[in-house]
Amino acid sequence: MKTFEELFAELAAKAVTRPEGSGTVAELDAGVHAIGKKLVEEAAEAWMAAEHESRERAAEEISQLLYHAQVLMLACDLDLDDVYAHL
Ligand SMILES: N=c1c2ncn([C@@H]3O[C@H](COP(=O)(O)OP(=O)(O)OP(=O)(O)O)[C@@H](O)[C@H]3O)c2ncn1[C@@H]1O[C@H](COP(=O)(O)O)[C@@H](O)[C@H]1O
Repeated sequence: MKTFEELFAELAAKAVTRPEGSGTVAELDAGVHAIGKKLVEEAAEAWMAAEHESRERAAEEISQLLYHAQVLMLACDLDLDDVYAHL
């Protein structure tokens, strides 16, 4: 288990070190348009899980939504404070 902040630190490091086999690096290379499509897809899956499936499935899909939101932040050169400033 990891926190939102710990995941972001991990992804930010991977964006720099670019380890082989990283899905994050592959997504970043695919670009903002592809990441945005994935984010919307995960949002829809989170909605469907919340409305039609279990709490556990909703939690799983929401975790994937948060992951893709973080990848989009990295693709836009945003860090957590840039986002937290609007909360
Ligand atoms: N938390 C996540 C995470 N959540 C979701 N995903 C990816 O998002 C996609 C969501 O799965 P779906 O079942 O919705 O999608 P799918 O259609 O089956 O998958 P695709 O065919 O689209 O890839 C999968 O491709 C996952 O790899 C994640 N990929 C990575 N992480 C974490 O990010 C960190 C870095 O990962 P790597 O960059 O891959 O090393 C690690 O700690 C991982 O646990």
